[in-house]
Amino acid sequence: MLIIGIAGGTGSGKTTVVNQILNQLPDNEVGIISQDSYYKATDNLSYEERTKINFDHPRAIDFELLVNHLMTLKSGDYIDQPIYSFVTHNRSKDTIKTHPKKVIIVEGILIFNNQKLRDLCDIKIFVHADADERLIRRVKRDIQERGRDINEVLSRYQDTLKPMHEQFIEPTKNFADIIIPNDRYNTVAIDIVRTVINEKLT
Ligand SMILES: Nc1ncnc2c1ncn2[C@@H]1O[C@H](COP(=O)(O)OP(=O)(O)O)[C@@H](O)[C@H]1O
Ligand SMILES: Nc1ccn([C@@H]2O[C@H](COP(=O)(O)O)[C@@H](O)[C@H]2O)c(=O)n1
Repeated sequence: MLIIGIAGGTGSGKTTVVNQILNQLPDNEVGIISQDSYYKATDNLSYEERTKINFDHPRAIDFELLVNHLMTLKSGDYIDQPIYSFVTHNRSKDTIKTHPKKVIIVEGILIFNNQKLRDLCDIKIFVHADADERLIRRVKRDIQERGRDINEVLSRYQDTLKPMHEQFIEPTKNFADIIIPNDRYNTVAIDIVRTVINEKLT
């Protein structure tokens, strides 16, 4: 099994890049694991308390489970992948049965921050977009798709997102094998990554 890690700041375009890579690849041979699914369960907290969690700090992620799940898939077994809700800020009770594939893409802001996870990745890709571009995309996406208002997005950006990005995410660019500049749609970079994957699949 080939494991491809795709990291980058929020709004850099990781999900978009993953979808572009998937396009034209046989879907029964490629699976996706999102770091977002592995936010720690916080059933012990009230909704109000959960809104105050720093979601951009590595301690918010259950890396142990994520690494275990990747190792399980690598060994040929299925996993019960958690499902996360950005509305309740918590894991749901349900899971998705996920089977091993020839290629697994794991994507998330902090995946290169964890050494075990880095070591599991055969190819490490970092998607870059400038901070102002990412903020604009984040504002639009969080209001349109994640039910947030402008004050929530901007205060989260100032209080946690920006400092955590500088401390824990941007430095992991140094671990990347490939950096995709994504201030604009980058079809050349996507074609290169797709070619690499296709070579591994054949
Ligand atoms: N190259 C790009 N140019 C313009 N908008 C983009 C680009 N890449 C992504 N977007 C948009 O930015 C938003 C965030 O992208 P997304 O892929 O969800 O980022 P991430 O997964 O890194 O948070 C989405 O609305 C997406 O359509
Ligand atoms: N309940 C939550 C959990 C996470 N976030 C934010 O999501 C961002 C990571 O997701 P991307 O798709 O943007 O990579 C991260 O920056 C968290 O702040 C949230 O808003 N609510």
